[in-house]
Amino acid sequence: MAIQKKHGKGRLDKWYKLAKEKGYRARAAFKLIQLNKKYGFLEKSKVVLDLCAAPGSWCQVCAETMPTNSIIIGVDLAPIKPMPKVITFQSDITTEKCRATIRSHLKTWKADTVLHDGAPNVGTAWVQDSFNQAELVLHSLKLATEFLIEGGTFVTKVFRSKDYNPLLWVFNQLFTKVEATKPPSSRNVSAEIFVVCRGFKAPKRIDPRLLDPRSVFEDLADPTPNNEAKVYNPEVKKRKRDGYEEGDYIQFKEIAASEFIQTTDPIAILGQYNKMSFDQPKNGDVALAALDKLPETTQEIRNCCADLKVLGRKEFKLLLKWRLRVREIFGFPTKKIEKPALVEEVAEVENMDEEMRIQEELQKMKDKESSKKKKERRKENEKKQKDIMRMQMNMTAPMDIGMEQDGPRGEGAMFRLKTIDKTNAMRQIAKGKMALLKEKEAQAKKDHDSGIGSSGETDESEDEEEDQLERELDNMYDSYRERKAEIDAKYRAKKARQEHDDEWEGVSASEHGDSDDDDEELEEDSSDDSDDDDESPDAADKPLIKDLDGTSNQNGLSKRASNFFNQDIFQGIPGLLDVPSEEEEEEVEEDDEVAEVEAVEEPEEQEASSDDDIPSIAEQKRQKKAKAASKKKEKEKKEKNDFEVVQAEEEDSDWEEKEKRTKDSKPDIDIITAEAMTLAHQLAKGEKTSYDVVDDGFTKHAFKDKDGLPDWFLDDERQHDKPHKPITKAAAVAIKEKLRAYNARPIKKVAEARARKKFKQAQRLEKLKKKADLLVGDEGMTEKEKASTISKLISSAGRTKRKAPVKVVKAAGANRGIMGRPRGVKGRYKMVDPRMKKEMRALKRVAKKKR
Ligand SMILES: C[S@@+](CC[C@H](N)C(=O)[O-])C[C@H]1O[C@@H](n2cnc3c(N)ncnc32)[C@H](O)[C@@H]1O
Repeated sequence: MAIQKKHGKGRLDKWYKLAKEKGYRARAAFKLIQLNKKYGFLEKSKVVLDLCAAPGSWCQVCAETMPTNSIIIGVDLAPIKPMPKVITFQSDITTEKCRATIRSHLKTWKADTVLHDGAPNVGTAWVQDSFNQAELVLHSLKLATEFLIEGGTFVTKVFRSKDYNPLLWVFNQLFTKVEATKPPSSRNVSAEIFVVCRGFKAPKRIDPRLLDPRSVFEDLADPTPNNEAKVYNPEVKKRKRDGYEEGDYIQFKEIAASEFIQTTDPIAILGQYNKMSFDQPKNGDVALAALDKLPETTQEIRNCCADLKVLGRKEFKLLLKWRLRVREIFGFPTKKIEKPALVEEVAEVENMDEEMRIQEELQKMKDKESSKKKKERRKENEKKQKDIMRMQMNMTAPMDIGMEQDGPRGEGAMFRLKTIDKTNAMRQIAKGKMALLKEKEAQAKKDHDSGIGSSGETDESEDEEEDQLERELDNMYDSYRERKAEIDAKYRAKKARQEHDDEWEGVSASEHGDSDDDDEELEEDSSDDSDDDDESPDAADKPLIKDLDGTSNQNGLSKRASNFFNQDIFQGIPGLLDVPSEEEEEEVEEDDEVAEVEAVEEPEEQEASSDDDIPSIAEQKRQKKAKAASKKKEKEKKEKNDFEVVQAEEEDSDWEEKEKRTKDSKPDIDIITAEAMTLAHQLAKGEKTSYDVVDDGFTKHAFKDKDGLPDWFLDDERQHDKPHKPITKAAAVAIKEKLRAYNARPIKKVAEARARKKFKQAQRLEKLKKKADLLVGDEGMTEKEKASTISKLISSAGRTKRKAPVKVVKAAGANRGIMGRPRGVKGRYKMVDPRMKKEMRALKRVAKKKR
């Protein structure tokens, strides 16, 4: 083994520099760091015993890595400079004194980990050194067995020599897991290797022979040198960790080439020797001389024989062939060399450098990947949040959110309806939204028919995903509205107004959908319509997406158009929705008059019909005819009996009752908007007629189809897509004046208080009057007395009653800390304490200063 110079350049490697940089006392620190990185024993340890600790770099690592308030004890032959959090002392670990000192420091504690990095001064006599080292290891193990806790860890440095295997055997007897490893910071040229023994068995009795160097190192037979490995696989260079083999202390060995020819074990010679010589010995060797002269002994053979240690497999083969030929020439018996099975006894210690490097690289790649994913996720979340914010600020429509990416629509999305639908649970889940979904389906159909979005994506899964997305958006919008309503009173008021306004807007399809009853009915309807479903193979899979109102595509008209023409105003106009038969036409003509009456009731009727099972057009017509007939009868009755007319009016004008009316029973209309005021002015001045007003009503806004549109969209439309009505300056001024007058009015509470006051005054006056009347009637009093008594009564009535003063009660003594009324105190009272007094004074001071 090459002897290394203590301060050779090789020693000042990167670990040395790194140790200097990091302030470790020795580069050995990194060995422990790397061992701990692999096995992680320090983090779990509360007590560590560091045997052979000088100069103390392992102790430094322990102090850094172990939990705070851990106990670290370092011992060495050499003095260790004191360091924080570490107990150090100087002692020989092989002595009883050292054992006792450790005991005195540990008291009753047990060590979780025992470290041993001891090494006697290596270099002079390797065999002796290695033996001492092995012995030192055994001594450290002895201490470990005494101080280690059950399940504890023992880490020791071992030199690979013939004592290595016996040591491993001993470790295996005492620990459940024994692993040998060479950390990257340990030099390759060094024969040191670290054995990490985990899971101390803590046997009650340990056979003393197990820790006795003599019996441990003598028990096992020496292994025979593996020459085959050296010859047949010379390229795999064995690291010089074994040191010298037993009895093999000479570094350079030479043998006569003739010996190689004669020997029965040529492999041993090739493996053990450095050179095969052709030099004649002093007393001469005939065989060698003959061999030297043989033509087979070529220059190449001679070169190979000159240095066996540098030969490769090819050269060894050449030498062996040469030997066989020479043996034939010399007449030695030849037998083919049986190539022994290559038993690689070299048992190279796994190259931890490489392994660690690969692991580190893998870890780096993993870290990189996960941080990249995290970044992406964060970005995605930020974007979503931004989108929602933008939506809340009305900067974007919710449909834009998440549309650019797979998101909830993608494969494996969390709430995919596809999987739910397989279990037929979708029907139940969507129960509440059935009507809405059906409307959506109808809308989709309509869109498809009219060519909108005719990309052919009517795929079932697409629909489900879209439904899901819409539901999510609806939910988001609902929660946004709730939140806004919570914090914004104005918004609440606006919403309430809107709802109130909506009541007068007539009936919209979405309103029907809101009623639970409707949903249920619609569901029943869906089952009725199952005939249609059966026709399409996919129908069973689409129980949610069905048009049940039956209004789409009637007579080739779009749903919106058919809705429009379904209004009563168009009833009786032949050829509009369907071509009625002649009989029907006649009936319609007959009913023309009745239709006028019907028109008044339009909203109610429409609502009623929508609430029902949504009959077909023909059915609607039948119903209408029946109603018309009954109306006709009613009309006839009315003509006969005036009393019944009143009754009918009452029934019909249920909603009108709510409307305020003036004394002369004209509607009391309160104009509160500038638009309405403008219109009123125009009507009053004759600039506009009622026909113009009706005509103006027919705009794109009048017949907006709100079917199946989400709330957020309708809200947005309401806000931004409303008709702009003209306002005149005069109307604006009038409204302003009106508002000013409103604002000038006292608020309700004040008005009520004033009224109460007035009422009380009136009561008092009444009382006074009565008393005065009595006095006037009293004959026993003179006029003067009467006058003075009445004037006294008047003045006392004008005086307000003085309230009883508030009694101040000090919260001290018996009153300290009491809750409620203190004992013996009647009437109004106020509890005070010294702190209150101080605070009052302080407040007064502050107020005074401010002045
Ligand atoms: C490689 S150094 C230890 C380095 C130490 N682990 C560190 O991190 O600084 C080996 C130490 O073993 C110590 N040593 C050798 N034989 C010893 C013994 N019988 N008792 C105590 N220490 C011993 C030597 O004094 C030497 O300081």
